[in-house]
Amino acid sequence: FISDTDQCLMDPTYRPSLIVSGSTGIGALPFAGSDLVLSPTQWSSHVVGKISSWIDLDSEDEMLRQDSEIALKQEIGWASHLSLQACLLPAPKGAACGNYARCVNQILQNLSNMQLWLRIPLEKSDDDTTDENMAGGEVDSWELWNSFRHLCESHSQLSIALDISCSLPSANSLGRWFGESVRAAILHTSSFLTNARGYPCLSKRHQKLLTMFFDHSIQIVVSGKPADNHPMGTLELGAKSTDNHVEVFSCMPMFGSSCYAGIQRHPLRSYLDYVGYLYQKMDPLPEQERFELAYRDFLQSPLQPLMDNLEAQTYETFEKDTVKYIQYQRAISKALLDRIPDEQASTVTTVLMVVGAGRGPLVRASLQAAEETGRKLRVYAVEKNPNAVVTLHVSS
Ligand SMILES: C[S@@+](CC[C@H](N)C(=O)[O-])C[C@H]1O[C@@H](n2cnc3c(N)ncnc32)[C@H](O)[C@@H]1O
Repeated sequence: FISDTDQCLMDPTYRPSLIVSGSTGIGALPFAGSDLVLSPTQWSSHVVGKISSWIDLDSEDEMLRQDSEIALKQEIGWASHLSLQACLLPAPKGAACGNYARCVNQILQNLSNMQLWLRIPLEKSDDDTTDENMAGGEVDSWELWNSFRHLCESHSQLSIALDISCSLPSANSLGRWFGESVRAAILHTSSFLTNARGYPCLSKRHQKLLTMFFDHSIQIVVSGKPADNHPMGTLELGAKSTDNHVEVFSCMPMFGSSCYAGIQRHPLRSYLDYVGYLYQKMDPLPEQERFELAYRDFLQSPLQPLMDNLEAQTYETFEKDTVKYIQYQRAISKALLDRIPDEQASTVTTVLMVVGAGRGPLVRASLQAAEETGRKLRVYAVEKNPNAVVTLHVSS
């Protein structure tokens, strides 16, 4: 999907301290839009809330600090009301981000399902001091994230939105991010080059980085002003921009012109087309990896096969681990050859018990080992799950 998120959750000029007491009434949020603009499903699946970038909870200005804390909580509250999947938090303004982290941690304690994506610049660029979304100063951005997340007790709902600019850090430094919970990569239009036909394209290193993001199911966001020399795009989109500054959230699997039937020409269309092209250019995942995708980086709760009767789906999942069964078959073959010399192959029968046979893959592997080694084998399958025994009978 695609959506113009240039508009923050609230009016960017809003400051809590500027509201004259009694003029608006507590609870009526004059700075937010209406929750009726989209359906509840659209809010929860199509929109990521953008928290005001002026927020600075570690400012030396006490008024700004207080305003920031109030506004942050109000905006998160509004986003929760809309059941948004995630909110984009502005990057810490510098290495000293203790108060910001404290407040975010407090919010995380009472947050329902919403994720908080903290913006972190992938690399400090020369103009960071002028970019309100970037953390200035000579701070290593991974260290910045690391201290922030520790202050938030490594909360599982806090993750990262990486800001990508034209210069990229070393490969080692980039690699650190793939061990972190990066949910989005915000690609600035300034990081694009121009190809011979005048269209935006990316350097080889940026292309490789994007492929790695795709591989890790990281959403790509194109942000910034379109360069004057880049075409404005050819398709019509349902998005509008203010000040010619647009941010587009895109869900990569839906990249394709069919989902773009819309109203208005999108200024970042040619950038999105290029990102979509890189996505489509990727080699398709091998079948095994496709299956494993849902389990990637996901800590499984341990099975309890002693206590529970496992479901068919669970058996099917671990039966996909073909390597395990091949190794088992090889081991049984070697053991049979080791124990029974050729001259006793037709007279001696080996007894094998598979304790916890499940639906029978180890039984099958054992029988195949006996066949390939020409040894006689009697297999006893012991299984306590009556439902698995049904399949065990049918398949043996
Ligand atoms: C992790 S599964 C492995 C199944 C099979 N060996 C395989 O690799 O596909 C463990 C199996 O042990 C069975 N099991 C657990 N406790 C048992 C018990 N006390 N007696 C018999 N089977 C048991 C479970 O029902 C389950 O089917």
